Amino acid sequence: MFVCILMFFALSLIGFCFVFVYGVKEILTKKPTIVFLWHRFPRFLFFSVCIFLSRIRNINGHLCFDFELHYRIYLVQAQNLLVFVFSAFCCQFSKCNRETFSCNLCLLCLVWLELFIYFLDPENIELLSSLSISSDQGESRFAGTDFSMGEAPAFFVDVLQKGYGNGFDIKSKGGETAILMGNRTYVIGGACEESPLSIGVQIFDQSTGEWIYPTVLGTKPKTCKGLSAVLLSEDRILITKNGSTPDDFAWFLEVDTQYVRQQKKILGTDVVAWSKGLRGYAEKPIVISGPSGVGKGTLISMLMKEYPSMFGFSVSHTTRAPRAMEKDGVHYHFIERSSMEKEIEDGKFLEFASVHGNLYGTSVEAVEVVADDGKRCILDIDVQGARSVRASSLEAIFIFVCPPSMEELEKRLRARGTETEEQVLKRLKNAKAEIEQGQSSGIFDHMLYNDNLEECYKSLKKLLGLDGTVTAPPKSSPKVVDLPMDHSVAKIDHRIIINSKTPELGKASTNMIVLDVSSLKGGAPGRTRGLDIYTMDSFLDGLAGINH
Ligand SMILES: Nc1ncnc2c1ncn2[C@@H]1O[C@H](COP(=O)(O)OP(=O)(O)OP(=O)(O)O)[C@@H](O)[C@H]1O
Ligand SMILES: Nc1nc2c(ncn2[C@@H]2O[C@H](COP(=O)(O)O)[C@@H](O)[C@H]2O)c(=O)[nH]1
Repeated sequence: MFVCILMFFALSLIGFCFVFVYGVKEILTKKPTIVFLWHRFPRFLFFSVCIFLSRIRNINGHLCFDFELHYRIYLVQAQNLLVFVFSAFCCQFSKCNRETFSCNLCLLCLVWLELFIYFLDPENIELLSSLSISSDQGESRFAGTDFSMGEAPAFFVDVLQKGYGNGFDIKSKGGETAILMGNRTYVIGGACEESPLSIGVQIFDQSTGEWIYPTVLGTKPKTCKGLSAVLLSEDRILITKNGSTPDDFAWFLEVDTQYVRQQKKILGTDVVAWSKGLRGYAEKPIVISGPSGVGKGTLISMLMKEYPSMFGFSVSHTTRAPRAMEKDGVHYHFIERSSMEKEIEDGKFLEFASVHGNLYGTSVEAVEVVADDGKRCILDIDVQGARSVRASSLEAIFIFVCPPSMEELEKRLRARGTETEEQVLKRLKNAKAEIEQGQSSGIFDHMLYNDNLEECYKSLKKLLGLDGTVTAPPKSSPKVVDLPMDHSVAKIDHRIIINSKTPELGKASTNMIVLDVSSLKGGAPGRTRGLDIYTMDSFLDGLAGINH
């Protein structure tokens, strides 16, 4: 674009020099004629009327002429004004055919003037930078745009087809891909500014012509060989990473889910959230609440000891001091209040609360780490925290543990010997309110009475369905998903079919991968569970069972 402008300037300059020399020669050698003035004057008048009209606004307050025409009329009028003045000057002071000369000269002057005026307005510079982005009835084409204004990196996307919901959708040339949703184009790929090893996200708002750099929540996927994007629904985009293992292959970029909308309100910025797609039947996280000393930690330890590969503990952050046996990063992430407040502000927490005078919170990462390990996450949090999680989009099972009596609770708390007398009294006082809320708030799906520990543990296992049910073995899945640059991605019902060759019915095609998104659960904050990824031999196989 800028090379073109430079060439244009250079050619204009050469032309201008040529006409100037020619014109001077004309002035010196030819005779003047007054007819020229009468010939030009009506045109001048006509454009003056146009300018007047362009200032008139319609009922909605918009100019009657659109922006482009409005500008053009000014410029043409300026051209005519120049021609007029210059011709008058020539008539007065020289003896030549001024029309040819002044016309040419002024036309060139005008081109210069036009560009000058045009670039005086910074909006036009931006407009120019996005000239190669055009939008036509939902179709958008990005073609090697060089964002020389330092606003955004170059990116390449071949085809962003109409109605992303179906058909062969997106091709990504290497590191970046884009997807259009309403007025916004989500450009996904390239390196993220604050963490260069992760995939970045930017939004181009076509209505304002501006780039938006959203707050990106959740663990970001690492950069990869190439990626494709498919619009799954109104609120999330499926990103598939080429050259990665199936466990890291599918990611969801949430752009308008309940969680994203909540975070937008809290943070007051544009927000998107990453959620990794997890394969197979993954159970909902478990939230366990109850007053301090009731035995939550004891029950959780028993569960994790008996089923070490099934459950993982969400390690909370807290501003309280560590107890003698507590290890940082194992029991809690012990953190300064100011740092925790900063992290809360940055949107890193799924929930947080002030409990017994200290801050406690579950980071999004704490939940994701457990899910990444293929385990079911257990959260030990207070009632306020449980309420926040309930209001979030994290689907979980909520269990409240009640003590047999306040006396027994006090006995257990004192017997534990971890709190000062002042702390014990504070915790007991808070326990009353917590028990009331736990029993009446409607937050909890299940109540457990921890009188006899063994009995209570049995009840916990029962409600978690730990009765030996075995999940179905997975279908054959690729070890590493490696696709050529020009692979195609199609969405048919709830399946995404990724094919390395142009699909032709009846012809066998290789390296076809199917992502079944029919039973997705969860999402940001946390992982998106229930994804199925498997390989197929032919396109016909892919269609089998899809026709409903
Ligand atoms: N059913 C029970 N009968 C008797 N003692 C119990 C029972 N359950 C737990 N305890 C004991 O009560 C004490 C408090 O238990 P635990 O630390 O698990 O409570 P908690 O709910 O996790 O407390 P906090 O919320 O303060 O972390 C421990 O010493 C534990 O051994
Ligand atoms: N809202 C949250 N509450 C939490 C979290 N981690 C623990 N807790 C609750 O705090 C009290 C006190 O715990 P203690 O370890 O100091 O005895 C207890 O009721 C926990 O359930 C959290 O991340 N968020």
